[in-house]
Amino acid sequence: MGSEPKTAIPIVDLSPFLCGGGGGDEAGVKLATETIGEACRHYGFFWIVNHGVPREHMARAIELSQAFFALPDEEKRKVKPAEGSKAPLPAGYSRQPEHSADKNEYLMVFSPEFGFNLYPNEPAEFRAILEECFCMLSKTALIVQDIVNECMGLPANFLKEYNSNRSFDFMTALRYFPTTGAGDNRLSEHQDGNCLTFVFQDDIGGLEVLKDGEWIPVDPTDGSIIVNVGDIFQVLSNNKFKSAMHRVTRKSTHRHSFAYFFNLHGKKCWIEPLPQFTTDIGEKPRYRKFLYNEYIQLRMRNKTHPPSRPEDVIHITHYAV
Ligand SMILES: O=C(O)CCC(=O)C(=O)O
Ligand SMILES: [Fe+2]
Repeated sequence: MGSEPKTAIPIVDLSPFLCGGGGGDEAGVKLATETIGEACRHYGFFWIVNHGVPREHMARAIELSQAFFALPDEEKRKVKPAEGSKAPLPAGYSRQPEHSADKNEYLMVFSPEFGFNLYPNEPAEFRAILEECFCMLSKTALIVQDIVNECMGLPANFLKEYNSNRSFDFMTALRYFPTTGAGDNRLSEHQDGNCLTFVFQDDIGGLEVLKDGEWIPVDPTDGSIIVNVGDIFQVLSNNKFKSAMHRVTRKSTHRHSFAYFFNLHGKKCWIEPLPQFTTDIGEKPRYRKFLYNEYIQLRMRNKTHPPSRPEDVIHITHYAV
């Protein structure tokens, strides 16, 4: 499906892992696994094609997101996160605070099964497409996690069992505001605090990844999804796998994207480098053990109360030893 992206970033064909898509294709499995392993060890970014989310779904999701964000502010604010919600993070419509370096607004949804979500009434089809995209991306994420498990050389199903609760996974429909001139043309570079992120976008462009000290544009492509590794896999692998550094450059027009964050269960999970990457090979852990929920809350505070000094923003280095 989809034309292959023209890019310096590796492309992985997931068809050998999908039901009915080339079962028994051992060469395809080997190639995908090697490519993902290589990408994760160097900078943590790769494209996936034939990933199970139809191109038409992604295109429709972008169109409906454009229609939602084009509504007047008072309409969007009707989807404001509810006080006292049990959602791990504020489900619903939010906008970055005025003084934040990041200039965007977003609608955050969790898996429909947990009942955390608030949906706009308009456009009418938006809810259905959000739920469908969420469920499809969830399946794709489990496939990619299994491949990462193999690339890390962990026992079969280790990550699946370690990360078996899906209630902290979320997806954001994002709209970035156009640049207004000098000095504001960049959204801050960052690493994601989760396991894996899956992004699809409109045709405006602006996402960039740091590779060998150079910012590489992640150009929009029809039907492909960009995947980046987050901090959790970097910590578990004791820095062998890289949490990708990326940013979004603002353009002269609004940009829309969807980011699906495949996470850990924040309330229960403790994180520390795995023995396979430390004691088993005689290497010192590069992070102390921490509760994932604490990290999520600190990162959320970065967003809701952006520190004025960049050095006060909490990153995964907060737990480095
Ligand atoms: O909008 C994008 O392309 C990337 C979004 C992103 O990096 C994030 O939300 O963490
Ligand atoms: Fe990100």
